[in-house]
Amino acid sequence: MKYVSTRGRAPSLSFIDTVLTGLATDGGLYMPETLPQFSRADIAAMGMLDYQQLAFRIIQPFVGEDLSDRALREIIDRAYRPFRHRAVAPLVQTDTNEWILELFHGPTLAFKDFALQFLGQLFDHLLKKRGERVVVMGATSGDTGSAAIEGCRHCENIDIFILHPHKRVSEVQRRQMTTVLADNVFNIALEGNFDDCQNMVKASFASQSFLPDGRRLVAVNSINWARIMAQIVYYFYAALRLGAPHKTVNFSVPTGNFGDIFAGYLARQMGLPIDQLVIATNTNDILHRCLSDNDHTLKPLVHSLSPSMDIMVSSNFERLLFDLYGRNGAAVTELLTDRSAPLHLSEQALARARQVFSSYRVDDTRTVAVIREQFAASGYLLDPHTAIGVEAARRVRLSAEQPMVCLSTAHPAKFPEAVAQALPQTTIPLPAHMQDLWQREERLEVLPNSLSQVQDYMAALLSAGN
Ligand SMILES: Cc1ncc(COP(=O)(O)O)c(C=O)c1O
Ligand SMILES: N[C@@H](CCOP(=O)(O)O)C(=O)O
Repeated sequence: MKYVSTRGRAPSLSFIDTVLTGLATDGGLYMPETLPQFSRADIAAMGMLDYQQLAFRIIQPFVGEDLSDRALREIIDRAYRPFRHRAVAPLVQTDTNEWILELFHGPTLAFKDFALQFLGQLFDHLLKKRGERVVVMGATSGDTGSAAIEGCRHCENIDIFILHPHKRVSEVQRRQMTTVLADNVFNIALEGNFDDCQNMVKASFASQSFLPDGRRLVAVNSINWARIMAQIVYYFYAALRLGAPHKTVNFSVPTGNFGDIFAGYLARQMGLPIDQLVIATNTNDILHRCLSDNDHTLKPLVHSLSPSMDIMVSSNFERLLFDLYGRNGAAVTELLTDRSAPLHLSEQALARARQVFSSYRVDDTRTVAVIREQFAASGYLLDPHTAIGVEAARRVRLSAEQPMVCLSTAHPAKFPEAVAQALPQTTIPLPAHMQDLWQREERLEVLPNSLSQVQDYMAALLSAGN
């Protein structure tokens, strides 16, 4: 399998080189040259597989000859072993034909574990084999950071730097990252917002001369193709349990960087019967505005009760554009490089997107109300991001007969502030392995929103460690 850049001007790469490269040299994101296709019969035959077996079945065609089957199976088994639920991604029914897909049973309590525990194992395998030591640099609005740190902290061949927006992640999220005191883990609290962190990471990938000799950057954000690939699996897993391929299943996805819902889009392109994908946004609603009004105006980021989705520039939207514009890298480049006016989709591209996607925006007041209402109705406690997905699904679903699966992207214990506003009497205990989170020592560096200062800080630490 070869991978090509969404901007069309970078060399195509193998799976392994794609995973270890991050951004393409032309600034684009890597996509598989072709997508594996699964027929109805293929999908029906997946019905009896457990999560790990299914992951192997979906991921293997993307990897091709680059890894032996045995190595891939071991990576998958190690990645999902720490999950606290036997089903890995259990489904819970909340109403007639409405389901919650719980994606928070991994070690750091968010859906990011699905791809990042896998990626950590994959990096470990590849880097040991190559004898190479790399620098992982990532941006987080709260969840990618802890999942990436958890996935990479035991890798001898990795130093990991995670940038989070200072004072804009929940305290639980921050402590999950900053209390990991391993020598190869570095947390930077940037005096900016998530978009600033993400821009800094992308700029650093584009020009890596600040790194000591012989070192290069590797990505843990969803610009890394392997992140998207690993997330395709749970769409198949949920749909199979609800009757696919004989039934069509729809999904509602709390959305920020557009990686998670894009994985659902690819599952559909690969043959999974999905009619509707709901883009659920918080007040930072650029994706909702884009789909409903072709309005892609960048507005100032608002700090919300669903902080992980406080994102204005969604990385993976570029991967969708690539597909909507017939995989034409030149067209994507033209769309994204003329910054004199906001992005404007052609009528044809917009119509294609609307065949699959619906969207809805949910503000903080309504998020709190949904958490309260759902708890009163069923005793089920939603995290604020999931509440946005549930509300959006109820507002825009097109079919009451087809199952609607709302992706539960995080455990409510990560966001006690939002839960307290909805249910002041309810305390949510942290899982056993995090019981002492509030007592653990923290280590982080607060840095100004300056690319050169962040890069100098990283270079100094890396040189000192060499
Ligand atoms: C809890 C949670 N929900 C939803 C999202 C949005 O996912 P994506 O960025 O893949 O759209 C994120 C962050 O990415 C998140 O951490
Ligand atoms: N919500 C994310 C933001 C980063 O997105 P990614 O999927 O590109 O890593 C987070 O929690 O950090």
